[in-house]
Amino acid sequence: MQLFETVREMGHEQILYCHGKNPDIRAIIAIHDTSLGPAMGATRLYPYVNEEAALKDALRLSRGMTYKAACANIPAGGGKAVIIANPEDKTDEMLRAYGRFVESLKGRFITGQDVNITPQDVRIIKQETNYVVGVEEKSGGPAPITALGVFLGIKAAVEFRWQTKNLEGMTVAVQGLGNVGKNLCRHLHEHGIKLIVADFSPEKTAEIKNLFGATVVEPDEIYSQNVDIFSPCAMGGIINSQTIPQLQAKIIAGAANNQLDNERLHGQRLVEKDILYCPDYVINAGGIINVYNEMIGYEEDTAFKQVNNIYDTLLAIFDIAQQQSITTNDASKRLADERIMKARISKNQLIAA
Ligand SMILES: NC(=O)C1=CN([C@@H]2O[C@H](COP(=O)(O)OP(=O)(O)OC[C@H]3O[C@@H](n4cnc5c(N)ncnc54)[C@H](O)[C@@H]3O)[C@@H](O)[C@H]2O)C=CC1
Ligand SMILES: O=C(O)C(=O)Cc1c[nH]c2ccccc12
Repeated sequence: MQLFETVREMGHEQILYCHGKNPDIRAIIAIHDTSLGPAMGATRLYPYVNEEAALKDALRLSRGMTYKAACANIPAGGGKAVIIANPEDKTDEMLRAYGRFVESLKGRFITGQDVNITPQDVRIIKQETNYVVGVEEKSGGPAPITALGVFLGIKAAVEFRWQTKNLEGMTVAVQGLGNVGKNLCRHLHEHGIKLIVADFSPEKTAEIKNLFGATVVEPDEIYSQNVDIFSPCAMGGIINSQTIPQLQAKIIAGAANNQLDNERLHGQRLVEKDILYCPDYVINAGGIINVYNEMIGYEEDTAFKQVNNIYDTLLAIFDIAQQQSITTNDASKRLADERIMKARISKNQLIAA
């Protein structure tokens, strides 16, 4: 087993394997980089097919958080935690045991609510540690602001691609109508955009159909729709060798984390197909912006200004990608790497690579 090979390649600082005997708990906390500040990233609970899949998710998501905070100009580093469990088997004892592991890191890692973790679960974790954010909901939770950021990202992409600020009459396919997808649909509808939507939940699709006149399609039909924009707001890995050939959209702009199954390969395929990709960790930064601002004392103006920056940051990234003939994903990584490097230099932490 080459334990350090992957982390060296991906640049992680620390991986914590949390194992509790009573209650039985398996969780992985991945700290990618703390150059800009404490590692921030929400905790996901998921019945991973195996431990390797869980580790892979934690490693990729935590690295994404580093880039996300850096591109959003938030003084935080990147981390993420995954608890390997079935949502039905979740217990308060398990969450509290997990909270004690978070506490053991003494603030190097700050976490909150992600997939299969509810605000109530976060309150249970908080019984054991103060290093959790997003529970007070002073701001109404991160999803609405994430949706706003995605909407602004769509505007930036449309402007870059078609030199227009007018979205009226365009069609967007939205995959996933959860907390983010639903709020995004509202923004799009209010701007005269036609919606084609999919979700596993018939209640959710019916609601969006009634509220915004959306056309509902089966989950596996969402990729091939004749639309201007595809907006993945469900899970990761959905831009892959099976789905890319189906895509008719000219822009991909959505909230899901880790959208590209293989960043290099599929990022390049999108360029070849002339599809403009909004890097996930740039366009979905609304969540981290929101929780960071809650942590330092929520001021609506500051939070909204930072979310509005997503628009300008994306335009800058599209320009860099075009000028340097690189993928938009690589362009955003360069921007993040520059900011991280600067922080390391100013902290005198630059070690020879
Ligand atoms: N909530 C937030 O502030 C942020 C969320 N994200 C990411 O955005 C995505 C959506 O987040 P939320 O809306 O909060 O999650 P959610 O759990 O509320 O909603 C996800 C929805 O997607 C649906 N879904 C799952 N697989 C699907 C598929 N294959 N086809 C169609 N629908 C499918 C589910 O039924 C559910 O309705 C997630 O990937 C999350 O990690 C990223 C940054 C911040
Ligand atoms: O953008 C992501 O993937 C996040 O994890 C953002 C986020 C939501 N709630 C949080 C609580 C603590 C740290 C980050 C987050």
